[in-house]
Amino acid sequence: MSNVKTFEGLWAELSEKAAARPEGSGTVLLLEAGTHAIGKKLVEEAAESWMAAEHEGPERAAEEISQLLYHAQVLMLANGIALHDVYAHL
Ligand SMILES: N=c1c2ncn([C@@H]3O[C@H](COP(=O)(O)OP(=O)(O)OP(=O)(O)O)[C@@H](O)[C@H]3O)c2ncn1[C@@H]1O[C@H](COP(=O)(O)O)[C@@H](O)[C@H]1O
Repeated sequence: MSNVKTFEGLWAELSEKAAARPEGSGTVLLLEAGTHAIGKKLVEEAAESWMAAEHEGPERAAEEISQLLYHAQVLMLANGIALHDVYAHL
C-alpha cells in the first residue's frame, strides 16, 4: 500500500505545485482563481460530504471528504498557512 496518498503526502505534492507552477495543474489554476473561488469549492465539497454521509453511504462520503481535504489544503496554500499553523490548534 506504499502508493496510498496521505494528508502530509498530498500537502508535499501541492506545495511543490504551488512553487513550481507546472502547466496543466488544476491546483495552479485554482490558486490563480484565488481565495474566493477556492472557498466556494471548499463549501461545495463540505455540503457534498454531508449529503453523501447522510444519503449515499460511507464509500461515497469518503470520496467527497477526500475532495474536501484537498480544497482545504489549497485554501491554506493560497493564504500562506502551513501545516504546523493548523496542527497548533488541534
Ligand atoms: N486530490 C485531488 C483533488 N480532489 C479534488 N480535486 C478537484 O476537485 C474537483 C472535484 O470537484 P467536483 O466534485 O465539483 O467535480 P467536478 O464537477 O468534476 O469538478 P468541477 O467541474 O467543479 O471542476 C475535481 O475535478 C478536481 O479538479 C482534486 N484535484 C487534484 N487532486 C490531487 O492533487 C494533486 C495535484 O493535482 P494537479 O494540480 O491537478 O496536478 C494530484 O495528486 C491530484 O490527485
